[in-house]
Amino acid sequence: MLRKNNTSITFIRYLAAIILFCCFFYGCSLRKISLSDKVAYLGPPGSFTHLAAGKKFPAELLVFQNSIEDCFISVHSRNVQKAVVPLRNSIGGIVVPTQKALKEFADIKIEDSLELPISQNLMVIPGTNDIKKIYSHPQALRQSRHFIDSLYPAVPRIEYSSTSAAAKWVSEHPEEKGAAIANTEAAKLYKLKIIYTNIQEDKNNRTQFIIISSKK
Ligand SMILES: O=C(O)C(=O)C[C@]1(C(=O)O)C=C[C@@H](O)C=C1
Repeated sequence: MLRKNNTSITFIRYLAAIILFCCFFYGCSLRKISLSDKVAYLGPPGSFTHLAAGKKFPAELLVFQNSIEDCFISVHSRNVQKAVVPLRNSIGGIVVPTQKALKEFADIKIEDSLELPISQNLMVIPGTNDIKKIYSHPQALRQSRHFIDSLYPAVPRIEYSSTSAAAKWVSEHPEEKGAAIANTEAAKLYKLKIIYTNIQEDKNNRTQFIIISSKK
């Protein structure tokens, strides 16, 4: 009788150990799933960086940030696993906020890169004919400088956080009679009409984008 009791106690102990073991692994796998697999990019949607991120990652993983620094902060604080940011353009040169953040965030590494051809377009709300200001990312304004200098020399140029942010702003402020320099995707998304295509000074304009992640 005593022997039978001992056997069932051992059995119960084994069972408890197995249950504890399974719970531990289940907990670990849950933690793994809840760690964000998301990838940040310089947005809003329709930016060149969005196009670059879409070449490397599925659309459902992409979340936009409003600045390059915010992309680095999201990786640093583990809100996302990776981020895509621009590094260098063949006309405009190094993208300063990226270079600065790479120096500042010692825990972040470059894990991959890709290069895209960049074609800039001037776009307005359909019906706008007297452009008062031209909005875009500093790199895009630099890439299109000759075009603006020759066609709109007196029109002020306003720097924006990205080409798509500029397109979005122009589309939401018809009273400003602004034009944006951005890509064809942004024109579609924000319902703007392209009035000049390929306005960058070098038809072979290219930008290198990097994928950053945490070193740990
Ligand atoms: O503004 C955008 O759409 C971006 O993705 C940024 C950026 C850049 O910083 O170089 C990317 C590609 C083009 O060269 C112009 C702007």
